[in-house]
Parts: sequence; C-alpha cells; structure tokens
Amino acid sequence: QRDFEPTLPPIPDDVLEEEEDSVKIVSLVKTKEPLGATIKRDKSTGAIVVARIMRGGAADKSGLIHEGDELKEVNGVPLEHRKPKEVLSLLARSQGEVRFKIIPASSKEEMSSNKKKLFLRALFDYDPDEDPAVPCKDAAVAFKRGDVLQVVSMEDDTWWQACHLGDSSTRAGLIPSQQLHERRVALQRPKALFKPRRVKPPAGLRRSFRLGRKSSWAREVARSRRWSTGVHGSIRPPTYIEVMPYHKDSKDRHRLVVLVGPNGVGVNELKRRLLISDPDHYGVTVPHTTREKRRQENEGVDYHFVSIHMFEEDILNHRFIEYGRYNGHYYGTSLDSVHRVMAEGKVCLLDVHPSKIKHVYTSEFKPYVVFVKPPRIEELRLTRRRAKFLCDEEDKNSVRIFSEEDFEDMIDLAETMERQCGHLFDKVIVNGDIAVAFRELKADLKKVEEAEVQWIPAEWICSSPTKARRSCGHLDSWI
Ligand SMILES: Nc1ncnc2c1ncn2[C@@H]1O[C@H](COP(=O)(O)OP(=O)(O)OP(=O)(O)O)[C@@H](O)[C@H]1O
Repeated sequence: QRDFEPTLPPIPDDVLEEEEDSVKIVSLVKTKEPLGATIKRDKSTGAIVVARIMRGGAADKSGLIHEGDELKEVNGVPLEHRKPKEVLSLLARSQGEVRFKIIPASSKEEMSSNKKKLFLRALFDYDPDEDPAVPCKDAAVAFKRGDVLQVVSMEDDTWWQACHLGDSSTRAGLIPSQQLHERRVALQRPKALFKPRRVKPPAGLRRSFRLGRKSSWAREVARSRRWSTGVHGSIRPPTYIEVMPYHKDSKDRHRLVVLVGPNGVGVNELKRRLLISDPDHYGVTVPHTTREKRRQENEGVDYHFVSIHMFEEDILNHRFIEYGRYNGHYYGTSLDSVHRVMAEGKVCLLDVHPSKIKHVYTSEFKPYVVFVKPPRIEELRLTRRRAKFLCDEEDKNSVRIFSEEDFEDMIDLAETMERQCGHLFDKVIVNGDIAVAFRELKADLKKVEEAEVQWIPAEWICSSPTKARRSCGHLDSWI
C-alpha cells in the first residue's frame, strides 16, 4: 500500500507472455574484455545454454549469469533455433549494454529430466546412527554398498545431499561426501598399513587353474599374484561411482561375469557349481598355450594350442586379458575367448586377478564383478575343516588341508584386494557356507539378468562423465 524507494524499472511487456518459465533479465555493460562465458546448444532441447562461467570474468563478477542458464534473447532478439555461432555474431554487433533474457538454471532444474541428474552408486555402507560426526542424524540418509543414490547437492565439501533411487519425491538427506569418507578411512588406515606381514617363500603356494585345470602355469600365476598384490594400486578407498541407467534389450548379449577373490577362497568352486547348475546358460573361456598338446587333450576344448610366434603377436596386439610363462611355455586368456562364449548367447564366467578387470571394463563387456570374500577366521576354520587343495609343489598328488596361516593370508589378501579394487566390485559374496554362498550368487546373477534397468558406470558411456554430460557432445562457443 506504500511505494518504497528505489523504484524498479517496469517489467518488459514480453516477459508477461512467458506463462510457464520464470525469466530473468540481465543487463551487462560490454567492455573490450569478453563476457567470460561459453555457450552451447543443448542437443535434446535445441536451447542455447551457458556451458561455463570463467572465474573472474565479467559474467562471473556480475553474479547474475550461471552455468546451465538458458539464453532466450539477446537485446530483444529471440535465440530460438539459432546456432551458437549466430549468437556470437549477435553479441559482437552489440555495443555498450547487452541485455539477456534468461531462464535461470535453478528453475530449469526443477523440471529437469533424468539425464541431467547425478546418480552415484555407494561403495560402502553408511549408518547415521553409528556416526557421531553427522550434523543431524534425522537429516541423514542410511545406505548400503551397491545402493544407487540420486545426488541433488554437492555444494558442501563434507556433507552432500541425496536420496535413494526412486525416492526423489521425498526430502533429500545428508550423506558423507567422497572427501569426508576418504579422510575417515585414511585416519583408520595406519592400523592396516603397519600390520606386520609374514613374508613366505614362494614355494608351497597353491593354485588351481580355472575349472579344475590345476596346471602348473595357474599355480605360477597365483604365485605372481600373491607377490604383486599389496604393492601396487591406488590407496584411495572406495566411496562412490557415477552410474547411468542401462536398459537391456532382448538382443543385447549377457554381461560378462567376473569372479575375483583371494587364492583358495572358493572362486573355482562357485564357478564349477554355476556351470553344473545350468551348462547351457553359463560358459567359460578356453585358454591359449604354446606347449605341446597332450594325448588326452583336445584343441579348443582344453586349450587353444598356438605357436610362440602367434602368441607373442597376440601379446603385442593386447589380445590377452591375462598371460604368463611357465616352464618355457606361454599360457593366457584372450579377449577373443570371452567374445566366443558371449557370442554363443551364454553368460561368460571369467576368473581373473582384480588388477586385470581393467582390460574388460568397457561398454562392450559390461562386466558384473563379484568379489568372493572369506568369512571371519572362526568360520573359515569351521567350514574348511575337510576342504583340501592342490599344493604348489610339482608333485601332482600333493593335496593338503588349509593351515591357520593359509586362512590369515586369505583374509589379508582379501583386505588388500578390497582396498585397492573395491570400487570395481558390484557384489560381495561372503563364502562361509558354500551352499548359502552359491544360492546367493546364483540369485544375484539372475536378478541382474532380469532387471529392466541396470546401473552401469558412467565412464562406459562417456570417457569423462561429468564433463561430457555438461557439454552434451557439442563444442562450447566462447562469448
Ligand atoms: N565355502 C566353502 N566351504 C568349504 N570348502 C570350500 C568352500 N569354498 C571352497 N571350498 C573348497 O576349498 C578349496 C579351494 O577352493 P577353490 O579351488 O574354489 O579356490 P579358488 O578361490 O579357486 O582358489 P585358487 O584360485 O587358488 O584355486 C576347494 O577344495 C573347495 O572345494
């Protein structure tokens, strides 16, 4: 009922025509400097949007234009159906004041579609009730490893805001940011790092080759695995991984199933049981070797027997996921052998060291990685009382039961694998009771196969997910 100073200029008439979107009119005075922003055309809507705001530039200093803002007009000229290049020439022509009509990104966000949302898969369990540092327990979101979360704010460095998938209508809650979780794990780590490790001579290690082909090479690979793990790899703990929905088509091949775990944990046993349970559905790769074929062996069944020259050529052409040399002969698992199983329409079960997952971590194979983890030592003692395994010695009849040291090594190696490669694991199966573990694995694989939507790493879809999403595959134009 009263007028207050200062009086705002009248709202431009055409603004009232915009019935649905709230718009903002921004006037900037042009100097010789560029405005300090880049624009691009949104592939799906055709709209001209602000792609980036350069720190310290005129647009940034004004605080009025933000990334994601949609430009509707420049100096009264509508930008609909225009290319970024045309917008640039419009801007170049204008002198003094430049007036933008903008739909702010924040109001667009409210109507945003799925592809503009950020989805993360949690790689650790979080329970606010057990977190004394959470600012407000009621405002936090509990989650389990593997849950997909929709992140709505990452503005705070320590606490992000997110909700569970499909829960987006409800209020978002707090989750620990990547940085916070990494810091927490780093504070706990010294215990693990300084744990004295027993170093055993390589002799006496066991190894079974895939599916009971208990070859000397496999034992050799196991030996090198044991000696190499714990030395290499990233120390960053698994936190979150950006994921995107994948709608499986009936024509699409099955995802590759990669089984990993420390030596002796039961990877082979689980694989064997899967195969027996449904031999038409599951398949395994046939390895390559340069050694002579033995009488009882068949080409393409036990091994692909190839020449040293061919094998080395394949190494050079990066055709092996894993290979090694034993007793002067090469042995290896090739990418082609995985292709062959997948082309038969089967679910290919691959058993490799976690460090080799990277060779198949592509949209082509879409690996579903299962980590087979040992249970607590008390349960290992109970469940493996009668289990025997082939020792590493040349004596093929040498089988023995697990020792206390074997159990400790298994648990140690599992911890190392989880620390170094945990971010790649889709599922963790604790192999205590073998029947329970097998049932859980089979049910989980079935669930993945039947799911209408699967959440796969964004890096399989675009090399730099966040950046690629921002630019929508279009080159930005500098304004
Ligand atoms: N849950 C379990 N309970 C009892 N015995 C088990 C269990 N899981 C596996 N075993 C037995 O433990 C032994 C080692 O298992 P397996 O050969 O599958 O290990 P692995 O992980 O493939 O190890 P490696 O790669 O060193 O061969 C086998 O005799 C197997 O039958």
